[in-house]
Amino acid sequence: MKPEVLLYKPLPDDLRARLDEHFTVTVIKDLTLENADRQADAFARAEGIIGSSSKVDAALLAKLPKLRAASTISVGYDNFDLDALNQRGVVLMHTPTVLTETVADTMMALVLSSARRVVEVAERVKAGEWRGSIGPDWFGTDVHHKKMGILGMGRIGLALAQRAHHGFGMSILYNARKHHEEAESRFNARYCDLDTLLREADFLCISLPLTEQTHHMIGREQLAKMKPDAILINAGRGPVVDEQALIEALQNQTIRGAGLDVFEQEPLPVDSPLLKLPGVVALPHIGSATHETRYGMARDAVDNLIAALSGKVEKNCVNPQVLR
Ligand SMILES: NC(=O)C1=CN([C@@H]2O[C@H](COP(=O)(O)OP(=O)(O)OC[C@H]3O[C@@H](n4cnc5c(N)ncnc54)[C@H](OP(=O)(O)O)[C@@H]3O)[C@@H](O)[C@H]2O)C=CC1
Ligand SMILES: O=CC(=O)O
Repeated sequence: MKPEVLLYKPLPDDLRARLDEHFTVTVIKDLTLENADRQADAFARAEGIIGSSSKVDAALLAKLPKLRAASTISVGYDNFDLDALNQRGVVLMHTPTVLTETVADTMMALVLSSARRVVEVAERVKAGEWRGSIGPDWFGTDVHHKKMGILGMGRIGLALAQRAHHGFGMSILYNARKHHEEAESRFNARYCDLDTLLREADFLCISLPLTEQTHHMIGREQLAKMKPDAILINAGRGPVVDEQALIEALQNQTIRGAGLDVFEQEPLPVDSPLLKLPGVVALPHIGSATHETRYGMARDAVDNLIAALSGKVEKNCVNPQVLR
């Protein structure tokens, strides 16, 4: 008999067919306690789950007594209670690498659009405001040859440094928990502590995961150390930045602007003060959202679940210790 799995995100037809070849699949809208009660039999029998974004905590795991593997269609896994998974011996699979270059493209797009005010001025053109030769009130600030400070020099940080250094002649500063030899040799990147990064960067680019340690890592005190002309880019997770403190820094013009793909609450509430600030470019968490990359992530997630439930995990495992 095929193992039973819960699918909580639509898949392209060919990937859905591949999943059906290996498993008996029940589709649910979201992994919630309400749906667990509504579809109790499917939850009780599920050995695997595959999807993205839903919160998977101890209470939800209690509804999944047979669960052996979770496969998230994302690289970030802050929505999973990892300790609870480990205690239960549930293997967690994710999709690093396949999305790295696309997310770095998105971050570079945020750097360029916020510095050159692309969204704002394009809207002004559409509103019929371009009536003569433009003046300084349409000008932006340069990107090329400026200093990029990367907070989180992992896969995405490295791919961003490649674009910024080799494409735009930018000098690279970075902070992470450890030194990254590859960044230093390929991009002449300089490791520094967080305070130095904040004080020196023209663009503070955040590609950190959300953890207990990174939650509100950038707050009022840190924002106050940034240059008045600096721009903050966040494509890691919203709660890495204290959003209220960021709003105040932007309103008080102690920093120039922000390019944001992630927010403390998503979708971003329509009444967020961020949406009223001209120096802000706000995107709807589209870091990896291209047809090619989202397909690749779904493909990897399906393969990851097949590998995990057949005991053949070779890569993409968050908690390999549970396999031993
Ligand atoms: N906006 C979007 O659509 C997307 C967002 N993301 C987000 O980007 C994150 C990063 O992805 P990826 O680059 O693949 O992950 P990696 O694990 O490769 O990189 C994470 C980096 O963060 C650093 N880091 C972690 N904790 C700390 C800390 N406490 N202090 C300083 N540095 C820290 C790590 O440091 P060290 O190297 O020293 O271990 C590492 O350099 C994801 O977790 C996800 O949240 C990812 C994809 C899409
Ligand atoms: O935010 C997206 C991810 O893959 O993580």
